[in-house]
Amino acid sequence: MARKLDPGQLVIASHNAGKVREINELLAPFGIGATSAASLALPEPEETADSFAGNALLKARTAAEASGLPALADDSGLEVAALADAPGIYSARWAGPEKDFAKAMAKVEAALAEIGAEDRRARFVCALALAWPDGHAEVFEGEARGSVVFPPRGDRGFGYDPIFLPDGESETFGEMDPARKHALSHRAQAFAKLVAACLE
Ligand SMILES: O=P(O)(O)OP(=O)(O)OP(=O)(O)OC[C@H]1O[C@@H](n2cnc3c(O)ncnc32)[C@H](O)[C@@H]1O
Ligand SMILES: [Mg+2]
Repeated sequence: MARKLDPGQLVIASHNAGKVREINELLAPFGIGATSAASLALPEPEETADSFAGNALLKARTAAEASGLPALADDSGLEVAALADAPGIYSARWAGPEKDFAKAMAKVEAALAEIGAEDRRARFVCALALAWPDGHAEVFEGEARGSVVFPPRGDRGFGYDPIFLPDGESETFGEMDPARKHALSHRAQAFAKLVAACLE
């Protein structure tokens, strides 16, 4: 049995504005007041785990300890099949300290060209970790399957959205309406599991 989350204060343990916006949109129907890690000036821990779930737990636990409030963290990334699932857990690091995603997307295209790969299959993965100040934690994972397309298309999302075309869709995550992304995304799939376990 998962622990239920009281609709009191929750910290969103992410320093990524695009993610914080999406998580707030997903939380909105549940009447949960969320504060961002940035606004509480919470530390940005080093992501030293070797899995999405491990890094999500690390971020959620750090924020719950520092704030004394339940904390929700998201660790996510893009896995490209022909690149042996890179950039994967290193998706943020591929964009460098300046967080240049145009560069990171060009790097994906160059890496595929270098090995002459025609296989464009890819998936986005998201692990959401909910941690309480007493150390209890729950983790939920979701994925969105699709392919990578070049050149990048659309400026509505964040990160790698402009090169990700979900299976069965004609628009990339960067082009589509945010509500459509929420119907399909790795983050929304993980969030649905969290809702079923901890909010309903
Ligand atoms: O760790 P926090 O502070 O949450 O922020 P971050 O940007 O470092 O986040 P991650 O460590 O989880 O790295 C995931 C990377 O994958 C990218 N990514 C994750 N979800 C995405 C999505 O829905 N659309 C586009 N890119 C995404 C995102 O831009 C990040 O750079
Ligand atoms: Mg990070």
